[in-house]
Amino acid sequence: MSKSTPFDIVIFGGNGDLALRKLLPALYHRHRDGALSDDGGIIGAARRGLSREDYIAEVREACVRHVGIHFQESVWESFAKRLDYVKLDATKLADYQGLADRLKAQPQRTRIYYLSTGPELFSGICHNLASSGLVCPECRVVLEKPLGRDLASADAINESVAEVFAERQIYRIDHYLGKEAVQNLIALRFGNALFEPLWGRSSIRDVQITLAEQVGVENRGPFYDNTGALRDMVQNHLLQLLCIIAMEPPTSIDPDAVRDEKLKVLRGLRPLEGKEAVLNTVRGQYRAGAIGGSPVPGYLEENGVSPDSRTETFVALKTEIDTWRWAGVPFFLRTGKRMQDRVAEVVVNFRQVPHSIFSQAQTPGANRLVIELQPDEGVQLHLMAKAPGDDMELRPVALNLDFAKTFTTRKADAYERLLMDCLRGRLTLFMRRDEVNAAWRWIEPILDAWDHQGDAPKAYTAGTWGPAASSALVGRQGYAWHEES
Ligand SMILES: NC(=O)C1=CN([C@@H]2O[C@H](COP(=O)(O)OP(=O)(O)OC[C@H]3O[C@@H](n4cnc5c(N)ncnc54)[C@H](OP(=O)(O)O)[C@@H]3O)[C@@H](O)[C@H]2O)C=CC1
Ligand SMILES: O=C1O[C@H](COP(=O)(O)O)[C@@H](O)[C@H](O)[C@H]1O
Repeated sequence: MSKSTPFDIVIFGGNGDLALRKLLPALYHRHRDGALSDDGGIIGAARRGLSREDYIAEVREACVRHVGIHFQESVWESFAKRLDYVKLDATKLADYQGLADRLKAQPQRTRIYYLSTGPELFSGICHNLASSGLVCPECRVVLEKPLGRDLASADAINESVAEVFAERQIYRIDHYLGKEAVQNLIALRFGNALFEPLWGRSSIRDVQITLAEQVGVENRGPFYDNTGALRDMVQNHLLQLLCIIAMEPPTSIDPDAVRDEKLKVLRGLRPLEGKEAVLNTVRGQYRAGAIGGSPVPGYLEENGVSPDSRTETFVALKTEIDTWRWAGVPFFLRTGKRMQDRVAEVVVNFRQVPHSIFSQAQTPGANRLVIELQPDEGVQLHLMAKAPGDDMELRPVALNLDFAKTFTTRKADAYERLLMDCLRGRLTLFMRRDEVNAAWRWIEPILDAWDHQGDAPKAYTAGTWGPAASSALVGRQGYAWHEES
């Protein structure tokens, strides 16, 4: 692996949850792997008054906890030398002088501003950086999700950031795209000739994408209660996965070639408006239950959540993509907190044989491709085979690929990959402005329809697969969710 060029990474919100839990441990790992230039500094910036030593102590504690068995004292000591801290209120221009004093201006030195704060600060930070003379051609800015809460607010942020940074300098994160398993999905589709002839309406009956979590809102109650599952998971992660599954083969892996194809999928999504949105979506909210045998509180009892909240913690929906390839193929998407299992998977159900020559009727969904993204990574291809014996009795069998057994090297966390891509100037796994807009354009009518409908989300018990209406949504088409079939 080649080392990065010299760099400075400034993490706005450097003492926040994301920075301490994900970003700094990811940088530690890359330092340990030798991927970072020896001449590279990491500066945390936030309002809290911390000395450099205090900050290093906080980052150390976070790395011990989140790096786990890969934490080594000798590696930490050299990593800590990269760290610095600036007390800065991002809304106050005068505070940027402290940052300017710490940054080295050198040609060819990459500078990354990672905005790990609420999106309401993004515009101000970019403009204050510009006014302080801190924006250079080698500068890149990373924008965390959620980028706004609707099309207008997302576009206002994008517009304001674009006044300071060119599109090639803007890295909009969707950390799902950094997951090895998600990139494997791209490899599976476009690195094998096998699937392409089958990949469309002639062979595929339906596609199901599930992102189920066992965790609740953890310490992010106020954020989540103001956001909900549709904005938190569907607008970004689920739609990005859908794009990878449904897009046409790009001409290359170049950023714009891939992003152009994803954009076409988003534009081809059939709008869910008014009654269509109500009919084809299910909102849920968890109630007290048990996860893995331990009792957990209901959503309304969580810290920072309004006791009469109508925020959804579960969404299931059916959509279609109006293109020649996908006409008539339902795509079922589902995500939820406090679900029975932690599962991220894509299930592609193939059509039945057109005419069975066997006396036994074919099992529905007999041919199925299951792509497991989380917690285990694997691909299973379900087929029918003859059971041993004198009779022609068919049984379902699975060809099973377990990535952990096939590739034994340490699997990098999504943020490791994305931070390195940003250092190396690779935009393929980041979202372009028009993609984000197209996603919001499709999501907004669903939010409007829900507001108009005025119903509360349907209750579901923590530790289940969501409200019964979710099974009914798929059942209406004559199908069933993967775990029910
Ligand atoms: N946590 C997660 O798992 C994920 C988070 N995200 C996104 O990442 C961003 C950060 O989230 P998270 O770390 O959870 O949030 P936190 O609330 O934990 O952290 C926010 C950070 O911003 C700093 N901050 C707030 N206001 C200012 C200001 N005016 N000037 C300078 N610094 C400020 C805070 O420090 P201080 O108060 O000292 O100023 C703190 O370091 C959000 O946009 C979130 O949606 C996205 C995906 C996952
Ligand atoms: O972006 C988010 O993702 C996490 C789930 O990510 P994962 O990598 O653990 O699958 C989710 O918990 C969080 O609510 C959301 O903001």
